[in-house]
Amino acid sequence: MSSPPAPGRQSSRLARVLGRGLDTHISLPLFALVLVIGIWALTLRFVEGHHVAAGTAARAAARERVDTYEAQMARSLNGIDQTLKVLKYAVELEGPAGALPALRRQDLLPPSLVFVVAVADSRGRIVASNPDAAGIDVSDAAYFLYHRDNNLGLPFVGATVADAAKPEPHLHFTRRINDAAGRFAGIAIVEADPSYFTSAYEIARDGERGLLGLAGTDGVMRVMRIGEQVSWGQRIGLGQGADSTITIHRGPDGVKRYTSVKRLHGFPLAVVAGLSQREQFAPYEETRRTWLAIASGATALLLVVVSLVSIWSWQLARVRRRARRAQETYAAASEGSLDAFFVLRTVRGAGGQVEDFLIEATNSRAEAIIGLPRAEMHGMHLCEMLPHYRDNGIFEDIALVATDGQPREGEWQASARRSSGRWLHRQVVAVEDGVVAIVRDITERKQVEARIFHMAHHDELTGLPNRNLMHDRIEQAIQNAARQGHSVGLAYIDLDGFKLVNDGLGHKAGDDLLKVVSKRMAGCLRRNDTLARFGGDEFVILLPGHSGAPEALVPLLEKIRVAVIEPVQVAGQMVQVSCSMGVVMYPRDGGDANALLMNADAAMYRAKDLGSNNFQFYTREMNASVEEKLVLLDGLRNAVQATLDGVAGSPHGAHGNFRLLYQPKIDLKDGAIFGVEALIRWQHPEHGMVPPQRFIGLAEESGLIVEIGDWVVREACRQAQAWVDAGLPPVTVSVNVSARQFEEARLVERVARALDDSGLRPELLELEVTESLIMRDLQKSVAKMRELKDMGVSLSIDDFGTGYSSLSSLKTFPISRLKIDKSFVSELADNPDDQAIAMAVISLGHKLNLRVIAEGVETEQQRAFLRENECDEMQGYLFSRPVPADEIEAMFDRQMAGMSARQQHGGALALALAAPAMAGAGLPA
Ligand SMILES: Nc1nc2c(ncn2[C@@H]2O[C@@H]3COP(=O)(O)O[C@H]4[C@@H](O)[C@H](n5cnc6c(=O)[nH]c(N)nc65)O[C@@H]4COP(=O)(O)O[C@H]3[C@H]2O)c(=O)[nH]1
Repeated sequence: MSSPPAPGRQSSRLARVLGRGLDTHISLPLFALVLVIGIWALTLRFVEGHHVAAGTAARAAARERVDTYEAQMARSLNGIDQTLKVLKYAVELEGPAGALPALRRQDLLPPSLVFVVAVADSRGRIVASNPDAAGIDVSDAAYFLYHRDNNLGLPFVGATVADAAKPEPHLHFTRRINDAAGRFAGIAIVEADPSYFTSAYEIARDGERGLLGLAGTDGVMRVMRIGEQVSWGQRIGLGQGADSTITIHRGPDGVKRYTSVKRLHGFPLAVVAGLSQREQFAPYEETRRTWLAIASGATALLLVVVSLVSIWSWQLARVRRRARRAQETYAAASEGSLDAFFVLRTVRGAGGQVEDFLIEATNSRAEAIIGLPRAEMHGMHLCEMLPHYRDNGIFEDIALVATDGQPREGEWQASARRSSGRWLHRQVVAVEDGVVAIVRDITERKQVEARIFHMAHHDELTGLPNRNLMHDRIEQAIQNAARQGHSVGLAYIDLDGFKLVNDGLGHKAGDDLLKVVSKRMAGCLRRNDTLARFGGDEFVILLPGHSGAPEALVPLLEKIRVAVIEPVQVAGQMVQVSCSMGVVMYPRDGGDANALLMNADAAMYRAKDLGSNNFQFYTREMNASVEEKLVLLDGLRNAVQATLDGVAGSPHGAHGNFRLLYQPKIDLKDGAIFGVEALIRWQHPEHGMVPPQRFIGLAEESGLIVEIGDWVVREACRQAQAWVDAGLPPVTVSVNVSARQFEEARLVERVARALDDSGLRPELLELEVTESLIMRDLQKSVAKMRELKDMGVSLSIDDFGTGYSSLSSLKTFPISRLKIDKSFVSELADNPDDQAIAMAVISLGHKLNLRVIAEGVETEQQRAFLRENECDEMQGYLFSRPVPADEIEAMFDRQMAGMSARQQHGGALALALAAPAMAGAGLPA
């Protein structure tokens, strides 16, 4: 069931119907109809007026005509009656025969051409006549009988007749003649041509169809003329009284006339005058036609104009209706939109310039953004609602759209009303008489962008600017400095010892350390300075707006150095790092960010070279080391390629190549060689022998270490098997495995293949890994070590004591040997700390059933200390430097020879080995 429409809807429908009624295409035809009715009412009224006037005029003319005719007839009939009376008198005086001659003599006779004058005697015989017609008997004529029987003294008018005696129509006027005794004596006759009585007919006055006539009181026409036609004998009604009224009367010819009949005095006659109604109304008809034509023309013109205007208006209304419907649909759709809409009408000044905008329509989203109800906004001026738009360029921008019609868009941060602080996007398009602005709240997008921008330009861990942002800031600082003639200071900072903390205590500890240190460094800076983290433990400080003297930076750099070196507690331990800083000044040390950073990096390396925990200002010479690094990397790549291509055998390849030296490892108890450590050397074509410290780090950085390490393992296995094949006693060959090489997924597979290919027993291969390497990812490292161990390969921990591996974790390592780092061995004789560390490592190793080897043993004192403290093995220049493979064979030969001598002489092996140790000292290391 449909519910009755709501009152609001009803009234709006009524308003719409009324509004539609006001549409031109409806109101105009209605107005035109009223106008047409008016025109026709006036015209018909006017015509009717004319009609009445024409009738009145016709009546007047008819009356005037009958009056005139009556007067004429009265005169003519009086003349005839006068003749009758004279004739009667003459008869009475002269007798019937003498009367006419007497009158002729007296010239009292009327002209004989018009009138016949005659006298009849009492028996009805014509006794005298003029012209002569005597002897005719009229005794049976009506006029004779009338006079014989009546003696009233009145004239008699007979009927018009035409007979055999006289075929022309003629009319008799008669009077009675009495004798002296008063008896009937005869009659006096005047015979006339009836047409004589209508000779007064004038076409000009009576028209083509006018009527003049003479009727007897008996109602019979004596004569009647219509136009040129003369007739008689018709019967007409004469009405009552002397003066008959004007009547519209259809004549015998069927023509309607204004007819008037007037009785004549003294004669039994009446005059009849009639004017043709048609002829009388001819001018009126003309006028009527003219006015009707004018009215019809005006109506037609009006209809045409109104039709055209109505069609045009209807089409316009249809277009408007469609537009309004579209607008309503659009408005309805826009209600659900996330965008705010403002329909603005341009308000122009006298000169046509845009002065403001009138808000004509908005949607509910606009209410939310502006914070004003729609009803309040509508009709407001834009700059009245948001006055600051005149100052922030938005009004100008919108005005431009209204002026040139080009759409524009822009983003801005709102500063007024409800949306204050929010980011808005506007798109403004020109429409007729104004613009439409579509506004969207883009705050969230901006926030995401800002977050992305921040992430792209900041370091996640410390929140400091990253390399990208720093790069921009440096360029900006350079531009400002160039403008103002200032200098810019830039320091490249690398933490010393960070790697140990990170590798030893884990990433979390490393991260915590970085956060603390970065905060401390930031605390030393001014507001305009920038501290950025370039990744790992590298930081850069930008110090803009300096006087130019590098010394001015010294206090700040010193402050940073001191701040960094303060101990930090991470992962429950106190750790300490220092920093090495390389400092450059713009414009002295470089003209752009790249040059400055590169040179600062070089200066930082110099600071590292000089023992870390210091800062160095850049000098030109430092760059040499950077360039050298690049040249070295290039050479390294070529060397790896050459090695992989199989030219390794050639001692002097185009790019140089790698080879292995072997440093013997000695059992401290009996002084026997039980193994060797393989140490790589690179023979560079220009730089000669390059020590591993100079290129292993580079190989690590570039990833080349994986290929190089693989080659070392394979070469070491091959050599060890060669020694076995040569009949040497079993000798373990140790190979250094770097972090990246260890983490490489295929390490175990590669090692297995090297063993397979060489045929070496796995237990004759030992892999040396560092403590920090294992600690990078303890679980994975241990798993991989177990795989190797299961394969039969031995593992040892290199540089033990420099890291932070705990006793508990150490227990889980599947290792067989600990190596005391040479840094603890070098001052073993004098430094009680180093002695304590060495002793602790030896005891720890033994507790875990591991063998302990000391490296870098150069002196007898060191060896003595180690032996005293039950270190198991040693390696160092004291016995031998790293030597080529064939030297090792020689050593074994000597050792074999020494053993047989000892068997013979019981001498100490150590003494036997003293000589080769001295010989090895001269070899390249
Ligand atoms: N001052 C002094 N030094 C002594 C003494 N005895 C031995 N050395 C040196 O100490 C280093 C011992 O090797 P490392 O600690 O593993 O330290 C090695 C090792 O970490 C790395 N390295 C060498 N060869 C390889 C390799 O094939 N692969 C990997 N990953 N690293 C290697 O380069 C480092 C340096 O190697 P080298 O220059 O050969 O230096 C060798 C050796 O020549 C001594 O009595 N006094």
